[in-house]
Amino acid sequence: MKKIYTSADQIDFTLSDIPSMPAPKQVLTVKPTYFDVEYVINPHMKDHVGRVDKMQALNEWEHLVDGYEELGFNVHQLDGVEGLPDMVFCANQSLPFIDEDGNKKVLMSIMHSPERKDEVPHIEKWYRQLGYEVEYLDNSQVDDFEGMGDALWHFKKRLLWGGYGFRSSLKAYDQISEKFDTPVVALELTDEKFYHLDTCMAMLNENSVLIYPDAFQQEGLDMIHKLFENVIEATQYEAEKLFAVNATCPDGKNVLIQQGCTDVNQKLRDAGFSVHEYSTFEYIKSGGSVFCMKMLLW
Ligand SMILES: NC(=O)NCCC[C@H](N)C(=O)O
Repeated sequence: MKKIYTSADQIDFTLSDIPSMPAPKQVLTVKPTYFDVEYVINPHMKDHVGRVDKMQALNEWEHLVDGYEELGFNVHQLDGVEGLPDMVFCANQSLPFIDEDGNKKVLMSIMHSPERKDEVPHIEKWYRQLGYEVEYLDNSQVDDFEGMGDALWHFKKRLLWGGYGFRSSLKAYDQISEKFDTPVVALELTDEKFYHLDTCMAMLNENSVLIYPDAFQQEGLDMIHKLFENVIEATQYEAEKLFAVNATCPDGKNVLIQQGCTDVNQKLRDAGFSVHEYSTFEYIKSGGSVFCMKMLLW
């Protein structure tokens, strides 16, 4: 089956029609040894070149790793690579998947920026060691696709939400839908400060999502409201300055989020979630926070 949805009137299913998928139990992280802001490929990096406090970055990363371990996840810590300062954002180089027979697969990204392309083979090598079946996009058809920066699995469902416009092309989702036999709800991103879907949409549980609404077209918002009962919205300040929406809820209950998102955190607590705050200020200088500093896998 191949099906890409781009407007709410095309949606011909409900969530109960979509087969379930197990929740991931493992987390991949990349040590920030070589993390820095060395170039500008998103608006957040401007003014921060050479301004990362390395010691603080390491502390922040270690606390976040502890957080996943405390929640019972098995955390893998891959070494960073010199000259690849953004490799620490390991949500971006791949999109992992588990099929209905339990086979683990991964689709490798085609990074949009030349500065990040060399990260992909290092991550691919690690997946091969773990026994994942590795797949690729046809690069004669697709220019870019940045993995789980833009492609988010619906919580425990074989349904993919695919952002496009800045780092990934809409065309990528044709191939992904076919390869993983899964429908894709495609969302066009409209604001370069929210250049990845994971900066403006966070899956919380099957019926709940956190978004920054101004980063989407109306068609996208309509699809989000059609498929989620509970849509929590972040304010511009918390979404843009604190990366509130680059949060993660790996088990449908506990939300790991940047420190100080007062408004979003209250809304999350009111909706029954447990909130765990982490400082990721050094990573925000590069345009990333909690969600993109890890990859969840099976
Ligand atoms: N939002 C994400 O998924 N990743 C953050 C990537 C930051 C990096 N400096 C980049 O612009 O690609």
